Amino acid sequence: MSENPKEPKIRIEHLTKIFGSQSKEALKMLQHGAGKDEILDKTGCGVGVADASFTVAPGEIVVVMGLSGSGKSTLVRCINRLIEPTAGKIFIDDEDITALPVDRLRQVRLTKLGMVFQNFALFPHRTVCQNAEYGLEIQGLDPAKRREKAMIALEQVGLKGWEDYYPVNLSGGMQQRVGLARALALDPDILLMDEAFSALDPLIRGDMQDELINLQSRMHKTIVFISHDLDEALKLGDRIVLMKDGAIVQIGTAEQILTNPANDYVARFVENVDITKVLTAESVMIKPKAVVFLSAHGPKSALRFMQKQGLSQIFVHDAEQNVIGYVTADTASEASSRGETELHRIMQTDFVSVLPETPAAELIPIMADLPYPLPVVSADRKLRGVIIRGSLLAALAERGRNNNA
Ligand SMILES: Nc1ncnc2c1ncn2[C@@H]1O[C@H](COP(=O)(O)OP(=O)(O)OP(=O)(O)O)[C@@H](O)[C@H]1O
Repeated sequence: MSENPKEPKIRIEHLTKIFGSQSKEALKMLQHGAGKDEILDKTGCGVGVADASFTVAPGEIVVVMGLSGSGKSTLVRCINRLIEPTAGKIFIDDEDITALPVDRLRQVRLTKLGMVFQNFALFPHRTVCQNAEYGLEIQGLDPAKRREKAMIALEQVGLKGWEDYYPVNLSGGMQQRVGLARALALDPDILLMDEAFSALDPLIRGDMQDELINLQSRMHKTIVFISHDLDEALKLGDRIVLMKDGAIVQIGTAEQILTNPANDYVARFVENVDITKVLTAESVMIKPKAVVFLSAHGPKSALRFMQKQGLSQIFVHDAEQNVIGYVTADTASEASSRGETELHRIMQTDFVSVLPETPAAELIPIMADLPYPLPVVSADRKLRGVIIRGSLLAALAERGRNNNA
């Protein structure tokens, strides 16, 4: 079993699923470049997934996205072999799932894979807690232990106090939380979520997405999330796998897909996305080399540095590269003419900064009245870059143009 975080948690290699009795012939046709319609015409077989390959890293959320019939469900159901692949291999922790005997497959499903379905798939005659306990019961855990684990999972999804109600008493959003708790109670490494939020109305759906992001920041599960909704994919996915007619047309981060669509199909798919919600501070900042200055130097050399670089202010960092303030050329000039030698005595320590992952849309209002470039500072206080209004607008325009090309 691979626990190396660099090793993929899931590896899918040339996965193909063909539905129908003449699947061998259909597979050959597919391998020789025949299209879905031609294969259906000649063999009566439907191509579910065609030669799909990708990996999912531990702790990553990969959203498999595409229009109805593009093969998303088939692909994800091959991962736990609810659907048997026609060709190709699937590895989980380097174990070939496609070659597992039934008893080992059962064990892998129970211990490593949790599944959350669109229609919640709850048992109406069981209470919330009994629903959450279901997988643990199948595992053969004793009643006290499984109730304890189910209660922890219910608390994680915000359903503490609802354990003795029946699904019928719960709203759609709450029912889906039970579905999620049932999967989480088993503490699987991997969650497969099949349109898990699609049946919910938009506000509840947005809440559930936020909740999943929040849970994920604590749980670090490996998640394969199916969605036909681009906004959901952009919001949840560390990476997105975009499918069309059973084949993968592009794999990448939201930004990669939006700014560099692989073909016209992807470009059209993403053309109405607001790019500023996807680009981050990190992707539009400029590198900080020429705008930082070590606090150990005095105002005079700071002023010389600014004049040389053509800057009207610089950020000041300490010996550990932590950004601690900024100084304007005017302040440095005035301080050096009165003989001040300590930079830290004249610098402004009260300044606005943003984290690298801040969406670009939030930067524009922040920068509106800012008298200095907006510093991008990571959580450990290192200056990663600065954003200058002109370069931000140019970056957005440039990305927008590529996106609409
Ligand atoms: N059991 C089956 N028998 C025959 N064809 C099937 C079967 N299941 C799926 N297919 C076909 O495989 C293709 C992919 O279907 P799949 O359900 O995986 O797509 P999807 O992207 O998940 O669609 P949706 O969003 O509508 O669920 C479709 O053409 C579908 O008709």
